Amino acid sequence: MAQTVGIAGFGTIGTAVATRIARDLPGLELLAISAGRRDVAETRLRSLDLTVPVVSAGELAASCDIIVECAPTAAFLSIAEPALAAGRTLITVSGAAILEHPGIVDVARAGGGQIILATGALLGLDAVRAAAEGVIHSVRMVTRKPPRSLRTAKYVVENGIDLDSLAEPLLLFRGSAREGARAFPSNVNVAAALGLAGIGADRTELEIWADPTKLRNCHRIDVDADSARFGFEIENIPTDENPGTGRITALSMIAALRAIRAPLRVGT
Ligand SMILES: NC(=O)C1=CN([C@@H]2O[C@H](COP(=O)(O)OP(=O)(O)OC[C@H]3O[C@@H](n4cnc5c(N)ncnc54)[C@H](O)[C@@H]3O)[C@@H](O)[C@H]2O)C=CC1
Ligand SMILES: O=C([O-])CC(=O)C(=O)O
Repeated sequence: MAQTVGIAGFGTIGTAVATRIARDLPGLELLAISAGRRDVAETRLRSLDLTVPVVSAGELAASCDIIVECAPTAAFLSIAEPALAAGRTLITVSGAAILEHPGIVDVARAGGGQIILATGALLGLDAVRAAAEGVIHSVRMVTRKPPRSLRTAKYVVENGIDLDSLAEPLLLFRGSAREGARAFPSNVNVAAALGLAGIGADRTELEIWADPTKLRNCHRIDVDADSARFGFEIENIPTDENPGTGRITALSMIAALRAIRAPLRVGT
């Protein structure tokens, strides 16, 4: 029998995931979505030829086995709480929101639900999780994004930083992944996920650069552990709709969804 899926947040990621579930994820059925703006969502659903209702987060939690959360960080709790209290599986890439609301893990435990924080726009969380079973000495991440990917970042807007006339790379932030995720909640969910996978967000070191020489959202990670030393880099192609979000993020959620029903799972 098919498992039913609800999508909360019908923007850049949500639209890509919904389209793929409807066409190419056997064993999963898209049942409903919830959205910030019902009228916009209904128009988009029609243009994609998808006939599912737009419902509230509560109705999504009541009717769907799996909730794919792709809404802004501020909406995370209102979607995650009812879903997990009802024992649902919540797939998300909102690492920053989980750091801000750690109690959500207790809600999942009490309700019998599960949060799957998909790898999102990052790589190597499998190796970081494995290393964390031993002793990790340090984790360092450097993010470099083109100015257009950071223009709407909370920290940039609140501090009135003009990134449009940048002639050379500008260091916007240096500190812990926790502080970074708080200042840039829509831009370094990946740093939050890295912190959660490894030695915690407080000990994970982060730099964020606005770099006019870059066309892609780039992350460099270096890990030093008692089992291995490793480093890796990813250059994410920004989506047209929301340059802060790389194209691979939605694909990561689709891969996580496919794994739920797959007879063979590859990777931890
Ligand atoms: N971990 C990772 O690698 C990445 C994580 N993200 C995170 O994923 C989330 C979604 O990103 P995008 O699709 O690019 O954002 P987006 O801005 O394109 O879409 C978000 C959608 O959610 C809707 N929305 C607003 N309030 C809502 C509510 N209360 N309930 C349901 N929907 C609501 C908005 O109207 C919008 O359509 C963000 O939290 C972002 O920070 C984004 C990129 C990478
Ligand atoms: O971390 C994020 O939220 C998004 C990101 O860097 C990317 O898409 O490359």
